[in-house]
Amino acid sequence: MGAIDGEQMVKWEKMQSVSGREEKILVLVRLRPLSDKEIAVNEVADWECINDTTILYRNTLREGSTFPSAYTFDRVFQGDCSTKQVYEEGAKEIALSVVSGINSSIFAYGQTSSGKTYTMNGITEYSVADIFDYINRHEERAFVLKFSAIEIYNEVIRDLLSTENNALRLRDDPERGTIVEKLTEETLRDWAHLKELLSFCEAQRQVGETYLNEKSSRSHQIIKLTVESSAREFLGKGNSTTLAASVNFVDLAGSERASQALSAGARLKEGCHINRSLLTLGTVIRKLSKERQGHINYRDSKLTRILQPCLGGNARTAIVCTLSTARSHVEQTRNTLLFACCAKEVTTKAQVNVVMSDKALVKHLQKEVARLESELKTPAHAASNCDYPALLRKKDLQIEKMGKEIRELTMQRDLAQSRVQDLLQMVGNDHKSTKEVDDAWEDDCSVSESSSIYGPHHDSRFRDFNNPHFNDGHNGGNPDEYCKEVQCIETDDSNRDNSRTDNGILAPPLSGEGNTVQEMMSPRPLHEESETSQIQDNSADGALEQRSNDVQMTVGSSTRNAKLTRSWSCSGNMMTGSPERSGETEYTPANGFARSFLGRPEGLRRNLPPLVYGDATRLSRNDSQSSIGTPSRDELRVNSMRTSADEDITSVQTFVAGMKEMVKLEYGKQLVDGQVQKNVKDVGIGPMLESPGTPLDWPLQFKKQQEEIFELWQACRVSLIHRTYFFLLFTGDPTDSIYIEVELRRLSFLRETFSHENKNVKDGQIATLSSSDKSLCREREMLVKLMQRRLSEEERKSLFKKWSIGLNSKRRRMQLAKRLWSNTDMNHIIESASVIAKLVRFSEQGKAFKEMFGLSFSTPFQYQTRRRSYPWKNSTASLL
Ligand SMILES: Nc1ncnc2c1ncn2[C@@H]1O[C@H](COP(=O)(O)OP(=O)(O)OP(=O)(O)O)[C@@H](O)[C@H]1O
Repeated sequence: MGAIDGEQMVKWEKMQSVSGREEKILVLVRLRPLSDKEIAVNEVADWECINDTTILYRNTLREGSTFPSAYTFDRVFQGDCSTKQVYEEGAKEIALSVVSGINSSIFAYGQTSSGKTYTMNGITEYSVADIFDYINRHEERAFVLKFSAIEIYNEVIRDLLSTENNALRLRDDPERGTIVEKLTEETLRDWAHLKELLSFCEAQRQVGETYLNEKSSRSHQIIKLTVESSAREFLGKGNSTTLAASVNFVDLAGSERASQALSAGARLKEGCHINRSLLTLGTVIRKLSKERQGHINYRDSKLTRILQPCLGGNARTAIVCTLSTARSHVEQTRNTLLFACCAKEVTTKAQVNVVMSDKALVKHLQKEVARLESELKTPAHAASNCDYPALLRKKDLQIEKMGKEIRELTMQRDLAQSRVQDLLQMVGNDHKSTKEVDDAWEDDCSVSESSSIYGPHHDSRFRDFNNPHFNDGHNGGNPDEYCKEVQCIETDDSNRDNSRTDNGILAPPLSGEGNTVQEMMSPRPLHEESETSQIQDNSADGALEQRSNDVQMTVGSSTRNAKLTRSWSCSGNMMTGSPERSGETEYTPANGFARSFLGRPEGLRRNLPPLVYGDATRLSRNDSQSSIGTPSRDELRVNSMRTSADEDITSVQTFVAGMKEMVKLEYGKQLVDGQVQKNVKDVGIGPMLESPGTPLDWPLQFKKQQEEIFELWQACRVSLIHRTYFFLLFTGDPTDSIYIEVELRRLSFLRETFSHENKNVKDGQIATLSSSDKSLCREREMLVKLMQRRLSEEERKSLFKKWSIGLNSKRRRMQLAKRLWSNTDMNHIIESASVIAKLVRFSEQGKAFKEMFGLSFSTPFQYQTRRRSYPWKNSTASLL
């Protein structure tokens, strides 16, 4: 290369030391102080930096959280830090690598309105100012700066330096990688020119007003500055070398929850695209954080395709994660932190990029030939440099690993195929319904769009880890496997904690006062949605917010908000003796509200088999609680530790997988995979999921349908744990309608089947009424064991009292187990669900699952889809 002065030499050497070496992505976290709007509604800041590298969640009321309260990163910046400080102490070193021929990228990632644009605008300007400064101080080198800018808006790439609104295409260049075709590139003259270009881009960029941000960037923006430099001394002599590298300033659009951003129409569509590409980015980051081998789905979005080199390739990368400290954004903040935790495990391997002139290249090649020749002349030396046995061992290991993967995939494929065959057999000649499903598939334009983004390898039909009935003994019950395709971040936790606050993962406590549980279980009209979240935001003591987050999960915790608790006062005069036949008991919790089951039509009381999950029914727990420090990878997944008594417990994950599977089967093949389904639903692009829509009289309808479900559960001898999960998860949010409907159809189909004395066959076993009763008995026995194991003596005594079970009577635990879910009275159900939730640790597994993987079941309330009616047909077998 050309002449380099002393300072340049030092930098060059430093860069050489970085060059070609693996280096972790630098992760910076910046907190945004509460905005005036947030202060005006008495919002509380829950996060703070306790030192330069650690951020702490300080809402001490959140007891029982399985999440760490402290996270450590390369650098964290408190709300009052200036952007200059963030730049100087964080991003600068990475950004300025570009002058030494090393590609670099600075990203801003975070929820909408958390300060990404605010941060990136500053960092871009400070970086370019420093680059100019560097150029001025290095007159011996000739620099050329080229500026280009694109935005990715709704998956369309636009040139921000062009007034034409043309969509640009991506092309794969064998040498340069993915490039944007026909992109304008301006040679930067000076600072004024830069400012002019930046304002031009700003004016061109898609910005829109949302509830959370008056000027919300609705697109991902990538500003690219290419710096080329050559030593003047050698210029024009034919043997010069040029350093050429680019720095990308990436201002990502913010992840958002449709419910929080209150988006609709165009905003909603944008939100979907934003979340979808962020989802792919998250998946890429998560996979890279685990291992770099194997397929990384860069090509699933334009964003990741363009950014591929920055995410594990030839670039130094810094990510600034911006966070809102507001309590109402705690889940989004957590998602951002989880993304950040994954990102800090990702390594890149930047190299100095030298462009040689022909003459220099010839020289270089001659040297290389000479070196190789000398190596050949001294074979011993060459051999010692090349450890062939080690290489062979490595290759062997790789082959072995690949073989294992192929075997696993083959097994999964075979299982899936045999299952498809089973289902086809069940469907039989039902052409009509098949056609309806096909129609739905074809009608749904979003599906094809999504298919192009999420390629065929995402087809969950042949890789359905989620389906409990697909358990092949390898991945069943392992939440990490189970959540393989679920984000380590969730781009959109959707309506769950606002619109679904009431029905989120709620486990009513065992003691306390008040009847809020009932309130929480009742459906809310559509128009109350935003009001409710507003009220929560206003709750200075965080009580309601807690309800939507953690405390609602911490069943049995004495320190939780009193609003969550309800009275268990039982009169003690109802329970005498124990029922002989399961499913026929009429026990009502002793505080009354007894409503006889006898008034129901006879047909509803038929004895039908309970739902029995497959081998994958396992309880997963996350017992690990880190208080300080970043979560380890193990902590980032739901721990799959089990005890023997847990063996038969259906985990929330399995339950959710079952529900998803049912919805998938019921609503055809529109869903590309569970991951897409979840996120697309969350942000509100309905056509991907042909949901039945939400009727205007939803609250009433929900109540009615819920009652029907209660009856059918009873009649069909459905598993008590299934009932509990369903009851706690789907409590009347408008977005629950699809699940309610699917459950109803499934149960009606079951009842119908049994009323005609048909039998359901699963895995060669015939499910009959007595087999269902036996399953229910087994489930009760398991609950009895859990009562012994998971409840203290005091808790047990208190329960026996409340359920009017004599403290000296025999088999008290079994008596209690038999009373649970023994009638359809709402109060009885709430209390039964509370007990079972406590026993199966619903709160822990539900919360861990929900928060870690951003689980959301909801469809957007804003989106009213057409209602389709498909006869319930082929899902039944999977549930028996
Ligand atoms: N660190 C900060 N200090 C003070 N104000 C801030 C800070 N960060 C952001 N803001 C203000 O918060 C508002 C939202 O910031 P900004 O538009 O940068 O968010 P964003 O994350 O880019 O949002 P979106 O994803 O919706 O585009 C702006 O008014 C901005 O001035």
